[in-house]
Amino acid sequence: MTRPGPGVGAAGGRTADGRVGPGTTTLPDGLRAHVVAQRGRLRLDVSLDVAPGEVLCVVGPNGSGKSTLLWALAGLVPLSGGTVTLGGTVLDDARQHVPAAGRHVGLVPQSHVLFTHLSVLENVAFGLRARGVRPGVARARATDAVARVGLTDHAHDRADRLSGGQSQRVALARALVVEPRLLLLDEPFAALDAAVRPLLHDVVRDVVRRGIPTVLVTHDATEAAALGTRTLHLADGRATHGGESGHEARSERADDGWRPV
Ligand SMILES: Nc1ncnc2c1ncn2[C@@H]1O[C@H](COP(=O)(O)OP(=O)(O)OP(=O)(O)O)[C@@H](O)[C@H]1O
Repeated sequence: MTRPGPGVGAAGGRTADGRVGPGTTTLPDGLRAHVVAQRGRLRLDVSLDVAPGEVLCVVGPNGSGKSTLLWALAGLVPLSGGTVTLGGTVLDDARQHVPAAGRHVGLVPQSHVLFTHLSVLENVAFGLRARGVRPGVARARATDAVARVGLTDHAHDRADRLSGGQSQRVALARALVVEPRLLLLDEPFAALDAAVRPLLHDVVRDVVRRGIPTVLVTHDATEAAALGTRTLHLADGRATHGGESGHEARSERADDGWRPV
C-alpha cells in the first residue's frame, strides 16, 4: 500500500491511529507529498504538507537536496517512490505520473533559464502560448505579469541584455503568469538588490494570499522569517526537523511497495 511518511506540517488525512492514509485528499487545495528520488549520489526521502496560503521554507546545506525536491514536485525529476498530491489530485504515485507541463506548477529554478533571443514579454508569454492561449490574451497577461515584477520599462528588451536580478524577475513573472496552483521558488531573490526585494516579496505574498501553497528554498534567514510560515530543514536528503508548527519531520525509508513503472 502507499504509505507516505510523516507530514512536516499541516495535519490532515491521518487515520484514527495517526498514520497518513493512502490516496488521502483531505488537504483540499494544498500540497501533500512524500518524495523519494535518486539524483546522482543523493537519495531524497522527505515528506511535506503545505496548506493553501502557507509558505514552507526549505533550508539546508549545499547538496542537501533542496533543488532536487522542488524539481521532483514539479515533475522534472522522476520519483522512485512516494506520492505527490495537489488539491486532491494525484500527480505522482506508483500508478501515474502527470508530466510537468500538465501540473499547473510555477517553478522559478535556481538558474533562471530564459530564451535569450526573445524579449522579456515574449519569454513571459511563452508558457501561455504553449498552452494554446490566444496571442492577444497571452500578451495582455504577460504585460500584466511583467508589470507586477516591476519590469515594464524592460518589456521589449532581449533577455540576453538583462542583469542577473532582472532575469530572476522575468523568471518569477513567467512562473506567475500561468496562474499556478503550486508555486516553487528556488532562491528566487538571491541576485536582487535590496531596493527591489520588498516589491518581489509583495508579489509572492499576493500569490500566497490567494491560497496558493508555496515552497521557498532559501539560504537567507531574514527572507525565511519575512515570508515563511514554517521551515523544513534538509540534510543529506532527509528532513531533520520541520519548524514552527512543532510537527516532527522525521523521515522514513520508502518501504511502501512502490516500484517504478
Ligand atoms: N544534474 C545532476 N546530476 C547528477 N546528480 C545531481 C544533479 N544535480 C544534483 N545532483 C546530486 O544531488 C545533490 C543535491 O543537489 P541539489 O541541487 O538538490 O542540492 P541543494 O540542496 O539545492 O544545493 P545548493 O544549496 O547548493 O543549491 C548533489 O550534491 C548531487 O549529488
